[in-house]
Amino acid sequence: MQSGILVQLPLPKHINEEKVLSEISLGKDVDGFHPLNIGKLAMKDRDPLFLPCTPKVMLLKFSFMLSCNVDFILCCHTSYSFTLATCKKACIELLSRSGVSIKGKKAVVVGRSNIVGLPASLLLLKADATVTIVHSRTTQPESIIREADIVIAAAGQPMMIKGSWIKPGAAVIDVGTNAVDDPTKKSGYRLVGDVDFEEASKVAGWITPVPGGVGPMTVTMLLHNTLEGAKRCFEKNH
Ligand SMILES: NC(=O)C1=CN([C@@H]2O[C@H](COP(=O)(O)OP(=O)(O)OC[C@H]3O[C@@H](n4cnc5c(N)ncnc54)[C@H](OP(=O)(O)O)[C@@H]3O)[C@@H](O)[C@H]2O)C=CC1
Ligand SMILES: Nc1nc(=O)c2c([nH]1)NC[C@@H]1CN(c3ccc(C(=O)N[C@@H](CCC(=O)O)C(=O)O)cc3)C=[N+]21
Repeated sequence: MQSGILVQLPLPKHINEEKVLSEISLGKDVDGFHPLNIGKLAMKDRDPLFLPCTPKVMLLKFSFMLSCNVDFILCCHTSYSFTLATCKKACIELLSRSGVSIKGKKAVVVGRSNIVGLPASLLLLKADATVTIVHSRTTQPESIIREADIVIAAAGQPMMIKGSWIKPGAAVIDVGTNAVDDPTKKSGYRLVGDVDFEEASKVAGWITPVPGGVGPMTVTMLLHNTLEGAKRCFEKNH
């Protein structure tokens, strides 16, 4: 029996995303996208069955970053080629070092999508950060981002966030995964984040790279959620 179901988004335009997602049973919604899971994430004193994978990573990485120095995060380049086993270990490592409160921090989330920006904002709010959401209609995003102790970049805009937009010492989680043309690569492209890493890493206290940052951990969290779902199902049936 399957323990989790993920519908890879975006779906082609002729398929109704809402209809498809609402067909996934709550207990198998390993992406945490079901309206009931998102609703519970938004509500005080309620816990969703599954936390959405990418925001979950963000919270783990963030807690971890605040409790150690920047070197590990920069070293994450190597996690690009992590095997599953080492990814799991990295996850446990992140978890075991987490627990640092983000209470009272000013967080800015760039992006408000159902998949990353919105749940990331809700998760930070639950963790008692003061959250501002920047989107495509926000005027003067630089001045808002410059105030942030925590920046979550999930706009899908290659290297949009410049070093001068970052408050010195801020923690920056770059979720953006954008392919840009690069004729020097065999593939003809390379992946960059939403943050200009070269510039921002000189100003930020903590920063995650792309590739080798949030992405591989998202996959790990997905497996983690699947395992949790399987365990719950097993316990219910025995
Ligand atoms: N590593 C990982 O695990 C994952 C990475 N990603 C990556 O994260 C990025 C975002 O993904 P996703 O949320 O699905 O993307 P969407 O395109 O669904 O959403 C993008 C969001 O960013 C906002 N936005 C777009 N342009 C700007 C801008 N110039 N200034 C401010 N806000 C802007 C949009 O605003 P509005 O709402 O007004 O349109 C929207 O809310 C992508 O690069 C994607 O590849 C995504 C999922 C997982
Ligand atoms: N229902 C659903 N859930 C998702 O979680 C979901 C989705 N749909 N649609 C697409 C986005 C994107 N996403 C990524 C996951 C891992 C990497 C990742 O591992 N990236 C590697 C690079 C991988 C490469 O080189 O191609 C890295 O950043 O190091 C990237 C992006 C999950 N998403």
